[in-house]
Amino acid sequence: MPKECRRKSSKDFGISGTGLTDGGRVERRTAGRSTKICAELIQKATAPPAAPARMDAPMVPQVTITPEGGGSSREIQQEDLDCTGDGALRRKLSNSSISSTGSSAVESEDDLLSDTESKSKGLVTLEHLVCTGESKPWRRLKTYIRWPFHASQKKKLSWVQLAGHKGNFKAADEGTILKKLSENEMQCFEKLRQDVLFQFVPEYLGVVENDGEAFLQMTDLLANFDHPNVMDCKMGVRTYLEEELVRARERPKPREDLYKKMVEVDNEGPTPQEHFQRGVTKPRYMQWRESMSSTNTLGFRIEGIKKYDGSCRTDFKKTRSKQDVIQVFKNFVGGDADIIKSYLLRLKEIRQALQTSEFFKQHEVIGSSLLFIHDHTGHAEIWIIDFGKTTALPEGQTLSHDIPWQEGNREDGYLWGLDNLILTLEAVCNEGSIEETEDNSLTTDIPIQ
Ligand SMILES: O=P(O)(O)O[C@H]1[C@H](O)[C@@H](OP(=O)(O)O)[C@H](OP(=O)(O)O)[C@@H](OP(=O)(O)O)[C@H]1O
Ligand SMILES: Nc1ncnc2c1ncn2[C@@H]1O[C@H](COP(=O)(O)OP(=O)(O)O)[C@@H](O)[C@H]1O
Repeated sequence: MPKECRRKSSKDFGISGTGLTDGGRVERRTAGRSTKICAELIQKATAPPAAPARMDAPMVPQVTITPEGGGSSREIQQEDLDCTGDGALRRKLSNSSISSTGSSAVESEDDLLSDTESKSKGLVTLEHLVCTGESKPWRRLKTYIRWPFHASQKKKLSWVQLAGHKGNFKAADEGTILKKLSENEMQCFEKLRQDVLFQFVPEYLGVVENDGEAFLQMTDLLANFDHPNVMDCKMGVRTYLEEELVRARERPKPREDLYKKMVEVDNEGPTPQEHFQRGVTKPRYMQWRESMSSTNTLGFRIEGIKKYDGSCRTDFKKTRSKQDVIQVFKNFVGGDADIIKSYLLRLKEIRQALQTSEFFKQHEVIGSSLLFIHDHTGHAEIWIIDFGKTTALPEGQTLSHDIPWQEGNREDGYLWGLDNLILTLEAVCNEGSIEETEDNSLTTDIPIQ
């Protein structure tokens, strides 16, 4: 996701966690009212400079929420929403996690994230922002902003975050969560309201502000489950934007945090030069991740799994072969054929919707995941999440999503990956295996130094 801005501000958060989701039962709501926020307003909110960071987190970090002064949310005033002024909003939303381009490329290459930037992978406890008093929609320039949210020091939600960065999420009322705002993701959610994919994405409830930070409010997909099993599968053959590639070529900025993550998995990963400089560029790291995992060869990869018993794994960086992937799925469903059948049905429905979706046709979908969730009742769902790096194509241009990527064509291999995912689950169902082929990669290798 494009999360440089929000990640930098996310270091202000302390998230922590233990324990399982307690499965608060909240029905998925129907479409809410329009919550469009003008892009200009968002762009005015400037992210703060990067804070010093820490070493990469352990596999399942135990993090603890630090209450933010008992909640200092306040009503957004008319002047805050003045899209033609700049000072007030910049100040008031100065900590918001806003990216105007939807790309993490620019900042990630320009402003090195330090070692202390940590990922949140596993069980976390989310600080609960409680909507106090009446919800007051504030309308201006077709914009609704919902408020006020207060940080509650008492209410906390045990939750599961299998990917992304620590501190990106907070709990909110009525089975909803808050995700640090990126303008790009917000625009995607707005467009998805009118698209056939609407039924497969978390319901988007608008933008809320708390303590100067802006968040997207959406349904908590875990809320309707009892001790859920959760898996995050990142889709596509490519996990970085083409512009990140161009930028790294023009102005290579080796990052030590990525070098360390690479060495942790494979000391032979970096080239001699990269070892010498103790740094690798973002696209180089991302390409390496893709080639080590099943991203290049299958068009999807497993990011993390949390089981009903609270056990959690995010060490799938080298899970690459079809057989290994099948094995992980078998273990995830605990051999339950009905769960696999439900998942297969859902995947096929998603595939059908993608084929008719205008949104899908017109967007390069990078870094988006399918979130698999099931529990002991046999309830199983799959949702499309994470649109932080999903980017609109120029007017009139479309993608097929199932042809090989070559730099410039912006193909993402999403549909090809989905087909492989369906084949994988069918193989699990049949207790058999899908055939290994010599080279079925949909990507070309473009070495990045
Ligand atoms: O999974 P590991 O190996 O830790 O690598 C991460 C993931 O690819 C992140 O994507 P996601 O958040 O979708 O999991 C990505 O963030 P972006 O999505 O912003 O590209 C990180 O880039 P940096 O945040 O630049 O480090 C990158 O370091
Ligand atoms: N709406 C949601 N409901 C439940 N869990 C979610 C939801 N959105 C994200 N998650 C959890 O948070 C993790 C990270 O989400 P993602 O949107 O990919 O964040 P990021 O943009 O930081 O990468 C997912 O792997 C999943 O575990």
